[in-house]
Amino acid sequence: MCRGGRRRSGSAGRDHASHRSRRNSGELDQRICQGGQLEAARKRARAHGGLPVRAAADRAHAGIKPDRPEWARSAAAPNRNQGKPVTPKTILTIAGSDSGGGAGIQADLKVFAALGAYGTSVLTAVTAQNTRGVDAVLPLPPRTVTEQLDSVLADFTVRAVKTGMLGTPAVADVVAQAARDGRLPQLVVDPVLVATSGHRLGVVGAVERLLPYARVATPNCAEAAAITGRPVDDLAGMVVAAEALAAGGPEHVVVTGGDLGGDEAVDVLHGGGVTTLLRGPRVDTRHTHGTGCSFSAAIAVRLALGDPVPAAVGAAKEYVLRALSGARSWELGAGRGPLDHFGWSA
Ligand SMILES: Nc1ncnc2c1ncn2[C@@H]1O[C@H](COP(=O)(O)OP(=O)(O)O)[C@@H](O)[C@H]1O
Ligand SMILES: Cc1ncc(COP(=O)(O)O)c(N)n1
Repeated sequence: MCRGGRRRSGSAGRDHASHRSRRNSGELDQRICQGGQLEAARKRARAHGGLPVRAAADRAHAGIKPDRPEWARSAAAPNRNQGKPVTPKTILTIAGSDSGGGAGIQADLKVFAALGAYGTSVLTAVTAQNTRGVDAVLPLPPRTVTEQLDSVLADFTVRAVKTGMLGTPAVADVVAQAARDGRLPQLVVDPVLVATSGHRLGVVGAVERLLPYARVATPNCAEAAAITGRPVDDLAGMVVAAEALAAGGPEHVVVTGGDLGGDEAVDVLHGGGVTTLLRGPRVDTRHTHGTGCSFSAAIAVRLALGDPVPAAVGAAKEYVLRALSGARSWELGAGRGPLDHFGWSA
């Protein structure tokens, strides 16, 4: 969710992530310079917070082979086969369906594809939903969830799993049992409770069943408050909540600050006894539907690729920043629109 705020230039993530982005921008400028496009490249990089952005036409003009931006390149690289059999990295999302395509399963699968991973899915619920809100929710029977899980896990080598909307405690029990049995590697738990439009999508009792098995949990401020039973409405509250939640089981907790106002979107990461603030510019946009889903999905991809948690979280924050920036001028639906997952407008 967004409450306005000026957009500032600069890249998201921890300091090391910022440095990496700037370095890549430099590399980009250098290469395009050979084709005489330096100023155009600089302009675009400035317009997108200093992140590397290139148009296909410029690449062709500069004689540069079609390429992916940095956030996608490292994910896609292992999939290039060079004549040998190849197994794309496979991720599983366990979440609800959003008929509007902006959040839930649909957002997750787009993120996986955008970052070069193969997506599989287990549906927990079907929602009738668009950019204006949620009109209806149909939770699926726990047995149907079990059957989907069994089918996917029997056939694919899943490298990481993310959960979103679980719907009912009974469905959460099925998923928690699978985690307890060691079937859900690199588990990222996004404890979805209430859609930003206000509709209830889950209950605390359900997400609590899963948190002890999470490698990373990604509550927003409202979710962190609901789970800890204490208000979380500023940075100090986010730090306290992240530490309290981590004490209850997850290896790492990121309390996301999309809901808080200000010029920056600040997240608090706690794990291994260390608390880190992740600062990034706040994009001034109303199109924030599915930010939390996209963030947790991107973390799962990066964990599957072998990133340590802090690097995975930094890369995911950078990805969401780009996706938010790209969709700022989109007109899709009358409410809170989706993100630019594939960088079409970046
Ligand atoms: N307007 C924004 N500008 C930049 N980053 C944002 C914005 N809104 C959310 N984010 C980032 O998106 C990620 C998901 O956060 P959040 O929106 O709090 O999740 P949720 O959708 O669960 O409420 C976090 O990294 C957060 O900082
Ligand atoms: C199926 C589903 N899962 C998750 C969300 C949360 O997304 P948001 O916070 O953007 O409403 C949603 N609205 N629908």
